[in-house]
Amino acid sequence: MSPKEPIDVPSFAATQLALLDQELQSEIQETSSLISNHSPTGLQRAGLAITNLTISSQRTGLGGKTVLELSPDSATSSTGELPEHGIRTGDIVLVAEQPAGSAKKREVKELERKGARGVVTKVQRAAVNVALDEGKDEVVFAGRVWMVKLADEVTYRRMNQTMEKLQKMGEAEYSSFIRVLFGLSSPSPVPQNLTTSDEVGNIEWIDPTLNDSQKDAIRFALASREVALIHGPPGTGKTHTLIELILQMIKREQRILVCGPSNISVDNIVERLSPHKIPILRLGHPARLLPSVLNHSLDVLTQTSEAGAIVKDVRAEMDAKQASIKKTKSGKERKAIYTDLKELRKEYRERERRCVSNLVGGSKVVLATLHGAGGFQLRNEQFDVVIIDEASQALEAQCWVPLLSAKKVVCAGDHLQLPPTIKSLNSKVKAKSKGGDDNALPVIRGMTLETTLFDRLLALHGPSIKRMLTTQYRMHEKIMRFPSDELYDSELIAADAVKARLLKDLEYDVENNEDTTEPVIFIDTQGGDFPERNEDDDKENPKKGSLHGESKSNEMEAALVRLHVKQLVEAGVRPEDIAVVTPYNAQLAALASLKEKFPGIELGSVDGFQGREKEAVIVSLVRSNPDGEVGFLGEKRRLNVAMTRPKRSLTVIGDSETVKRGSKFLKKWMEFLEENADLRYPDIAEVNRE
Ligand SMILES: Nc1ncnc2c1ncn2[C@@H]1O[C@H](COP(=O)(O)OP(=O)(O)OP(=O)(O)O)[C@@H](O)[C@H]1O
Repeated sequence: MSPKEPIDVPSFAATQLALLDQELQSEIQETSSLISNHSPTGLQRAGLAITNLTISSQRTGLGGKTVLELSPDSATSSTGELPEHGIRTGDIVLVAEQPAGSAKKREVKELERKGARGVVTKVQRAAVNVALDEGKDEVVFAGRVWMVKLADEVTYRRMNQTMEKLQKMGEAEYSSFIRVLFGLSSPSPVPQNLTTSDEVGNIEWIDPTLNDSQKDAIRFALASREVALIHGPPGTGKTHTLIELILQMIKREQRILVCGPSNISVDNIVERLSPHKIPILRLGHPARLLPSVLNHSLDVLTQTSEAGAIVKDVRAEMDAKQASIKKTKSGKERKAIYTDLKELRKEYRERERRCVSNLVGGSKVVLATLHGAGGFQLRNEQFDVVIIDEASQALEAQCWVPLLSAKKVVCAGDHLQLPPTIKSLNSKVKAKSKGGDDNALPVIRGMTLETTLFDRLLALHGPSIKRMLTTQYRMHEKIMRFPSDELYDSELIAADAVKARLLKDLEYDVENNEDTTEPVIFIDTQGGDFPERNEDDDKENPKKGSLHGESKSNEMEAALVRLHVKQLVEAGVRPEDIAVVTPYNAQLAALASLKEKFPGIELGSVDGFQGREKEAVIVSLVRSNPDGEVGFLGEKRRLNVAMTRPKRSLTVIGDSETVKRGSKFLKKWMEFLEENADLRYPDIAEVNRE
């Protein structure tokens, strides 16, 4: 099917459901194979678990859920602090008794039976809080426990519900908004000359420093009836533009729901809206919000408002009951307490709901993650516009959570940077045939989860529904050149304030030398002396599920990275202003010693560094083999992210001979670097000494 053709909505939803199911299965499979094949300690090392914990307290948290506080067991921790781990707020985890002799491996099913699932609500140096799933408050743990990260099925449940709703809708129920989003109608035309059009009027800008492309995008978004895309290449002030757009919409008395795929993307907007003193409401669990955003959080507001006080009383009663369980000896008494708790929990939710609906109903701007917009708080709420930031990093099904009842959407993003990570990419959509259903809807062939709403709308309606921001405020002109020419039709302009900034001009003392006066350096390792290494942990048993995936590393290249970092630091550049990014996790592991030497430095995967920036960025390409295999590097959106993170200095380290053979884009990039960068060839003897 051509991307320009109208889409059959039920088939679209059916395809999404099938794809989402595959994705969830991949995620579950991956987690179970990791858990059953690695010891708790091994999983902890890989950032997926925390071992040797004890339950330090138990109380009632939001929504009446039981919250466990887990701290390091004093028998194993002398500092009282948790070991290094990768568990984050919002992760779905399983808490279970730790098997004696921690090397023993467990099946996930068995763990689930004995343990309790929950959501991490707080991560501190000395404790982690987990809100247990309902019905799990009766689990009693004896002795030492551990927690391990699981696949996030909750997120899928919400997307599935949304897609099922869309699937069941009759055509007569489609709003003109839905019709446009599936190409059943064209978007209402937007006047050609927006500066003078009545529709948008003469705008009084709140921020007078907006550049022309930003102003144009705002006018366009205000004038569009159903859909507007704001394309923001790296550093072009996408969020800056959205803030003005929101303020202008408020002036026009519109009610707005602002969403993003992650909590951080939403908080970023709340923080920037805050100084404008407009009433805003942030939905989401307080433990997952930035402290600076808490004042606008629904949960904090429910507690500080009058109605909130009544809710609090019930909570106190529940806590007291919860605490009394410990003292009871007989099972009968305990059972009675659990029955009371159940009742109280119901009442608590009821009161909470009333209090919440008053607060939400009175708010002009509500902010939530896409997933969070599906909560009970927004049921039956109407908004004039839904704004989605970082829309090119969200799954389309996720976007539909707030969109199902919307009238208009403004999506901001950059489809030329990385889309959301998909685990089941290579599996084809199988016609949905659960239970041998002959009436299963036809799936749309060729559709993948990687196609975001942003991509799809652009392909469906063409560039007329989009405006691009063109002035970038991050990179030196020379760093910007290649991505601008190859990906953004040469339209990017470096703002005056940044276009000639070098490391030597940093506000602190930096030496003036060849490393600090060159915005783009290319250290070419061609010649075969810097071979890559395959990091497939366990070749004998590939099914086992490696903790690093099928990753690659390049030890010699890592040595070159270390040398370059050393030189920069010796020239006076602060480690905090330097980042090393690479597409391969195994290469990150090979570079780990840098962090010990220079604690301030940041090491990150390219994918994890999207949205970030640093004064100096070193990109380690890793791939070097006689076959010209480039794997991950073949994705130009990944390279775009890698090369657009630095402000003043980009150093690329890689084997031009191998990389050139990967794709047309890579060939052009290597040629660009050969011609325009400060080209260097490494001194093998020096690298060997490193
Ligand atoms: N019109 C402007 N004049 C001066 N500086 C601006 C302007 N617009 C944006 N900036 C600056 O550019 C930087 C990037 O802006 P912002 O954080 O809004 O970008 P973003 O688009 O959200 O980020 P990214 O481009 O990385 O996605 C910020 O430092 C911001 O202050």
